[in-house]
Amino acid sequence: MSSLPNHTTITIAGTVGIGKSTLTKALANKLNFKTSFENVDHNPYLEKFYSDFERWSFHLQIFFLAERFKEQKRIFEYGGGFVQDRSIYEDVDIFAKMHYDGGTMTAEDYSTYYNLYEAMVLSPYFPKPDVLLYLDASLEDVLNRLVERGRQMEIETDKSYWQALHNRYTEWIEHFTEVPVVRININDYDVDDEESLDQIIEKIAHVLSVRSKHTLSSN
Ligand SMILES: Nc1ncnc2c1ncn2[C@@H]1O[C@H](COP(=O)(O)OP(=O)(O)O)[C@@H](O)[C@H]1O
Ligand SMILES: Nc1ncnc2c1ncn2[C@H]1C[C@H](O)[C@@H](COP(=O)(O)O)O1
Repeated sequence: MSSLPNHTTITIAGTVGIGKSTLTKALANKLNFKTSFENVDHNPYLEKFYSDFERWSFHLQIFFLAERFKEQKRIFEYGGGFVQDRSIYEDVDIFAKMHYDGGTMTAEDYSTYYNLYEAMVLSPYFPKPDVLLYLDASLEDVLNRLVERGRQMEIETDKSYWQALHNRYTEWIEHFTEVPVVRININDYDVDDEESLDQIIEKIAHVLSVRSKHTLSSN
């Protein structure tokens, strides 16, 4: 049975519908860690956003940023021991940037949003996660899961949006260096299988041990 230091914070990254929440629950349960989820059901902007990106993208990004900040503060106050469903890096580097580049967020709104994000990450409440667990999948697998989950607003969104998001994720993870990364394909694990979860935890433990050796040798 694998384990990790009990103050470890794991953030799970990956495109919409890929399986972050499901794996967050399973890993936290296995490790006896706390969970940090996105607030989807009580998000006042999400449905409006999907029906009019231009009108609501700024509001939605600010909402997610505020939620993320509250969760970061909670993780900070507990001192770790968390599995987090989605990283703040994805909001900023992928979603907000995609809407800005695509013209559904104005340059002024993007700049205001980005300044706020920078001010937040400078605060002491923003310890970096120890590891980012990145979920890989083909677009087809992701679309199947979106349909299976059944959120109408997502199902009714044009496939080109999910394709663009998938492309951005694929590009982003190749250059992401903020925190150590473990990459797994969604076809290579089973959340209901203890051994499979153990293998993921072992990969995380390995990355953490490499990082701590590196930190020791550079001190
Ligand atoms: N390992 C898995 N195997 C099969 N189906 C899964 C798995 N993980 C998630 N799913 C299904 O895929 C859909 C999206 O999963 P979810 O965890 O909500 O994704 P995300 O949080 O990344 O948006 C849900 O219907 C969920 O039941
Ligand atoms: N930062 C974001 N911008 C736009 N949309 C976002 C952002 N973060 C999450 N979302 C959307 C995508 C999904 O419809 C829901 C929940 O995300 P999920 O990947 O299913 O956990 O919110």
